Amino acid sequence: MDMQKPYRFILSGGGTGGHIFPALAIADEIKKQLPNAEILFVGAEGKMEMQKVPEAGYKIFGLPIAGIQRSLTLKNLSFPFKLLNSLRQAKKIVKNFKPDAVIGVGGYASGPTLRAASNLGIPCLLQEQNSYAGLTNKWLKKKVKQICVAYEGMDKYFPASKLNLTGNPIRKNLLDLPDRSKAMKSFDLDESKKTILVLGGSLGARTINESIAQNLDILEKEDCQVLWQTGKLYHNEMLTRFENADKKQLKVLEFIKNMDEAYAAADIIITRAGALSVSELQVVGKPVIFVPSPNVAEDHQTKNAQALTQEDAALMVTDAQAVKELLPKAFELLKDTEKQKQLSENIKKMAKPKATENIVSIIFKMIE
Ligand SMILES: CC(=O)N[C@H]1[C@@H](OP(=O)(O)OP(=O)(O)OC[C@H]2O[C@@H](n3ccc(=O)[nH]c3=O)[C@H](O)[C@@H]2O)O[C@H](CO)[C@@H](O)[C@@H]1O
Repeated sequence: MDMQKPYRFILSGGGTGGHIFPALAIADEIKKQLPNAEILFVGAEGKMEMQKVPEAGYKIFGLPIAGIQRSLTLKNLSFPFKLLNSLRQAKKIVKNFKPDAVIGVGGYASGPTLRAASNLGIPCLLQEQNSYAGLTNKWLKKKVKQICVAYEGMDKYFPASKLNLTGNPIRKNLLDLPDRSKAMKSFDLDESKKTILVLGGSLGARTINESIAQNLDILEKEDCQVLWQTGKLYHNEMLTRFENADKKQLKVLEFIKNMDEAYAAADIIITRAGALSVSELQVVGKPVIFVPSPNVAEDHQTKNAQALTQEDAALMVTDAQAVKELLPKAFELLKDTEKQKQLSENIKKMAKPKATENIVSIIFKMIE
């Protein structure tokens, strides 16, 4: 490859952080290796990527696509029209931008974009984050040249000849965390206190929020502090419910932009088990308690979490038991440094820190 040539790439997909952040990690790595590359994102109007991608310094175009609901609902009636319209627009974007390759990271927008690109003969690659195949990626599997996955056994869903087991792309700054004291300062936390980081995935998690909100009395008895991401949907409600809580013990945020510092500040982490969170936590290597979301296709978060609990690399509390059991389990872990050490060592063994580089080298080989 001529490293000076201004190659052009489209990255497409989104809907949740679990699709957007891997795309950003891939884009950053392409730019690092090919500083002259031109990169365009294609997302879905009104979705999270329309905000997060420009914040990261990339251009994005929004298609008028919406998802098809897995259940039978009237909302699906408008789906064919939105899809046709999006396919038309995607074709125009691809023809104008003339990418050398197109990368799909799952989520609605990648469907029309990769469809249009592959019809025009442009090489396409899929990155599937989960241990099962998303609807859009299944729809695209015949059209693409390469598929990068993070779990074994994905030949159940995709042609084995196209599969590459690379792991999920992680943002670079998570590979080398800042020091604890700097992280503590940036969240205005007390360096002398044990810290629990509470995450609900990119959108926030009602059950995890309730597990704290309903147990403030037991939290107040513990000598620790909580850095807590509530999620956009629940933030205002949680703030009102915490009006009287100890503001020093609880740092309540809607969304954490500096995840590197959040991970660095944490002694233990409570989190949903979305695929990207899991991949990040393997690299971060801290003790984790998963509360998998029960509201996702094929219960895949439980499978994500079990892949770790089986290796004694994390603890798990089910969504149904979380309000009762989560905080007691967290305090037990916070006091058990031996268990923490064992979990940290085991989770680290599962990390795939080279995922992004490997994916980018597959993209480059594809266009050579
Ligand atoms: C409810 C739902 O549909 N969840 C899916 C979604 O999860 P979700 O979007 O929650 O994605 P993940 O858990 O995979 O990743 C969350 C990402 O958001 C980041 N983050 C999170 C909180 C925060 O305050 N700041 C921040 O930057 C994390 O560091 C991580 O990079 O996509 C995942 C990957 O396809 C799936 O496995 C999940 O099942």
